[in-house]
Amino acid sequence: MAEAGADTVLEGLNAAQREAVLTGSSHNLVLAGAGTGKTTTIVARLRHQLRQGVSPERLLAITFTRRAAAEIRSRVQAEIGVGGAQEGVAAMTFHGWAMRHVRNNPDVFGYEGWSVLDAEDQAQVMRGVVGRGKRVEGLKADQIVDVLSFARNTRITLAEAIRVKHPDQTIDAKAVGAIVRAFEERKRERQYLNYDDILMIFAERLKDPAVAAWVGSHYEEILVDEMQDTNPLQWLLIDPLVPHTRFYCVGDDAQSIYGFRGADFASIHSFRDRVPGARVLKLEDNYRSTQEILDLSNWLLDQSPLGYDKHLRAVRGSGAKPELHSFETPQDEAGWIAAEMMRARDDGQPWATHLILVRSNYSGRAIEARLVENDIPYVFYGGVKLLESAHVRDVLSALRVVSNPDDEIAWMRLLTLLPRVGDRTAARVFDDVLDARGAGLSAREARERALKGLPGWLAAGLDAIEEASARVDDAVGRAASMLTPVLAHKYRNDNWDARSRDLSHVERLAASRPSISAFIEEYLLSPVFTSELSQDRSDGDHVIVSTVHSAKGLERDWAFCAGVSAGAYPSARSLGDVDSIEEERRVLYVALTRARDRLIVTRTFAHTPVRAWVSTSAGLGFVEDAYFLGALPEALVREEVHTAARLPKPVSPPGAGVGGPREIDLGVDLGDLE
Ligand SMILES: Nc1ncnc2c1ncn2[C@@H]1O[C@H](COP(=O)(O)OP(=O)(O)OP(=O)(O)O)[C@@H](O)[C@H]1O
Repeated sequence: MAEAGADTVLEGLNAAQREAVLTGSSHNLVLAGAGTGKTTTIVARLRHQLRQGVSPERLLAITFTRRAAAEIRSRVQAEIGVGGAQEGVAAMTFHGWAMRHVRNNPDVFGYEGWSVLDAEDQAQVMRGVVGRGKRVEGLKADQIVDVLSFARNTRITLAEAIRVKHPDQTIDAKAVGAIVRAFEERKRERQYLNYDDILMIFAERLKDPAVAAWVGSHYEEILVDEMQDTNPLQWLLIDPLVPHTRFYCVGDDAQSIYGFRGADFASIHSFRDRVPGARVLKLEDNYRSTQEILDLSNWLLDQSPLGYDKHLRAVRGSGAKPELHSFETPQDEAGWIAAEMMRARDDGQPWATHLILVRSNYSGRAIEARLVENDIPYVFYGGVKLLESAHVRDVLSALRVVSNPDDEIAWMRLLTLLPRVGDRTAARVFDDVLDARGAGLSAREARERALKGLPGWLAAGLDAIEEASARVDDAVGRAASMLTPVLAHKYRNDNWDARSRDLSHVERLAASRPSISAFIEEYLLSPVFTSELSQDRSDGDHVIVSTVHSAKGLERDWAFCAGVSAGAYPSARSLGDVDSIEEERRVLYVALTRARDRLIVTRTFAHTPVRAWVSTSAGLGFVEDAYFLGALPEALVREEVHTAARLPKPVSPPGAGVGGPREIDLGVDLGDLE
């Protein structure tokens, strides 16, 4: 039965999508292949709920990235005309959601004034515990942080996590455990939280049925996008809320690419066991790509021993065959991609036609270089996160010491920006701050005392930031101007102009944020990339370069999947472990399914052939050719090999005797004067 207004909500949807939008079950799992309309369906479901009279603040969409959250919010708001951020539907990441509750309810959760650490800060705290440049059982500080996070997200012991992450090493887990305990203690002393702590705090408190009932009572329905990438720790947030609200989860097991961070796509397979009475709905018609693109994608999955049982059908029908271009070097490959886009541009195609998918930031460099060289506007998804870039961290350190005076890492960073202040002086000043605080002085008095021997502008600047802290953009502006002279010097040979523009972006982003810590947390937990902020330069018409891991939800008419070479897909690092190899297959699958009309796979020959011993539950198996495209049927692609026409090599100099060296008359011709 169509309710009032349902026609516009359901307009254009196919029968399966309508069914998924209108489902009356309390809990639902929409299992959908790439391009079958997951995002479309989530947006329609939200609109449907609003039409049913559910008020926006009683709906929550949990997404994987800030970009996805913004997309959902804007599509829901644009279509139903809900105005203003305050009134809109909440869409955020798991971390953002957990932090909002923890931050807004200190009496329930008990954490007030704690600072959130990003990956680099955590590694620094760990380095402080391990000792600079030292290792524990062969593991470096950042590796220990990584193993610890994996253990917590997958809910396994530290010893198991060490075995999974470092299968080839013999590691005494006890020694690592002692370091981890010291690390946790140091965090507690300094009032630091890391990303996992935030989820843990929320999960722990949700074990109390009264807290679960209270949190659940906020929402009529919680929608979870990219369900295949949730991990066991995130499940601990969903599970206790099941009796108190409705869940509407959407995912695709073939697009699970975050296993290395603990995601467990089996959670989709066991959804009905975990959420009794849940209904599972399927979407199978792909609206994005032509059948030839899907044939290649389907073939890739068919090669997997995991048996995905997924065959995407193209509603759009037939189109051009995917192309496979091979080059001698990554430079040739990048040059060709740039040239191909410029050729299309000459034919009137906008830059925004193109998406270039790369494996990692590093592998995107050759392509970025060509884009810069040819003045092609682009945005890099997956590049440097704004709040993690060095200059922004510098400015934030001033804000952080104001918001948490015990923040040792921020103090060290801030103090060592000053001329002639090294680690030792900085550590002494920080100790003075702590002593003064211990003696009962206020943060401001402690600063005044501890910063005495340093340039006066620092204490004055920090006071000014504190005075402005109710207006966070103003506080950011004051921190930036206080530090501009030292930063302009520090980065004098390193792109200072662009960096200083970033600082203005940070100031703008901070507007109307409730507090310094809320602002920092928001952008740490749901990051933006520096290059996303410079989009204005191209009026929105730009190429997107994206790591595959940041490409969720993206689509473009043309997609270049670069570097699909042997040794890269699967990457040599994954060999020996069937789960990792299969995750790599899914990474390639996500990449291939981004193209609407033209899929261009490129690769280089500069590789070492990869053969691998793979451990399976049935024992060890020898994989002849681990390269995913090794056995690619010719009929699926149009192949082209580009051996660059090279200039002939310089010939050797003529030998002696063939007009060899002789004395040359250097005199001037005196003509008539002779
Ligand atoms: N019923 C429909 N009619 C026409 N186009 C549709 C329909 N459903 C989805 N689409 C279009 O198909 C494309 C893919 O949809 P969407 O992005 O929602 O898929 P998705 O399942 O979220 O994709 P992925 O998981 O691969 O990122 C979009 O361009 C969308 O507008």
